[in-house]
Amino acid sequence: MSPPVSRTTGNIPTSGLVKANTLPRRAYVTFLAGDGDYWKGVVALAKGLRKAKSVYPLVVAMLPDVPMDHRQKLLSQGCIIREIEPLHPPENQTQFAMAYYVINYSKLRIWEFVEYSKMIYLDGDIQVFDNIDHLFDLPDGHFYAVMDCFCERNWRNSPQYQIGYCQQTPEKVHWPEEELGPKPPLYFNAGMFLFEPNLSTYYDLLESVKSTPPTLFAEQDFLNMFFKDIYKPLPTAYNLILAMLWRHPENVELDKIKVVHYCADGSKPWRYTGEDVNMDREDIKMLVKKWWDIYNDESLDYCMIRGDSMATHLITAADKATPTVTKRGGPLFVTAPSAA
Ligand SMILES: O=c1ccn([C@@H]2O[C@H](COP(=O)(O)OP(=O)(O)O)[C@@H](O)[C@H]2O)c(=O)[nH]1
Ligand SMILES: OC[C@H]1O[C@H](O[C@@H]2[C@@H](O)[C@H](O)[C@@H](O)[C@H](O)[C@@H]2O)[C@H](O)[C@@H](O)[C@H]1O
Ligand SMILES: [Mn+2]
Repeated sequence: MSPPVSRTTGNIPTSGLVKANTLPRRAYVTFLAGDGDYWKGVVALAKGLRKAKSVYPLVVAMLPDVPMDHRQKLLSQGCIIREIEPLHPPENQTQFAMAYYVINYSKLRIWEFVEYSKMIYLDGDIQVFDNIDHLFDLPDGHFYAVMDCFCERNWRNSPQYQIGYCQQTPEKVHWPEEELGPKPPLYFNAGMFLFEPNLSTYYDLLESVKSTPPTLFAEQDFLNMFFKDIYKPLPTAYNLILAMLWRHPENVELDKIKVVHYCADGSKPWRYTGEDVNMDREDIKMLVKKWWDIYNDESLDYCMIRGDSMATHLITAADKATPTVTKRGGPLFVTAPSAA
């Protein structure tokens, strides 16, 4: 299914700034928590959207524990900061696939951002390499996202993984309805989705979280359950889960990929060493370098677009890694020089 060509960006001059009040109330939104290094992902995302000539702003739904210096770096890149309260699932003995997934429930606060009619949520470990503004013109009333893959080891506690079933290739291993009951509905990755902020939906979400026992993939499982009746799959081009490259290469046309999700173990570009499983692949090295080329491109800094150099010094040399391509198979980058 190819989304309609956008009416919106069709008549907006792609060069130069567009007066904010001439655009429908739409925005991209990401989520930032903690004092770790995910802020680098958000900076890269802001610069990537600028490079792709998106006409919409990037809002950052931010937990209170994000330190001031990280906030300043994001403000200097033109991000709109919206502080949110943490949201926790009910107490439960669930072992999440990753222990830190518990903070991801706080993502659900973005349904409260009703100053926007439509938003596209993007994880901080996602990069947008081509303009996807046209997605905002898709028909209202649905929840749009890309289908996930169940083949990675972090799915090992799921029935799908245990029988070798994946929705990406349903013909390979059929779902055994007689043993496991009806085939599960299509399941999306919650690292990227198009949604409509709405207070009554938000209050329903909050109520439902309170009574829904947490499961392996935390808020991603919850969102799949909550929106299963209005979920519409988007093509893989809009959220390439890196594992698709080695799990379902037949479903990936790399030159048509618009959005890359660096969610495979060891693939976060700002921590990349090239030593984790599959991380020495040439396509992974190319995608990580593409991310760093945008992150280090000072011509994409918000202030450079605006004409002043206020912000560049906020991202210090210690924040950058110097990409040096070593001999084949060696790590692609020297990690960031230790902070002076
Ligand atoms: O310490 C953290 C962990 C996660 N996140 C945010 O939560 C999202 C989901 O986590 P992650 O992308 O690591 O999950 P994955 O997609 O790799 O399962 C991240 O992209 C960030 O936007 C964050 O801000 N700080
Ligand atoms: O809190 C649960 C997270 O679940 C999802 O990540 C997973 C999922 O994609 C698996 O299918 C992959 O195998 C795995 O690598 C990846 O981390 C979302 O990307 C993230 O935003 C967040 O919702
Ligand atoms: Mn992610």
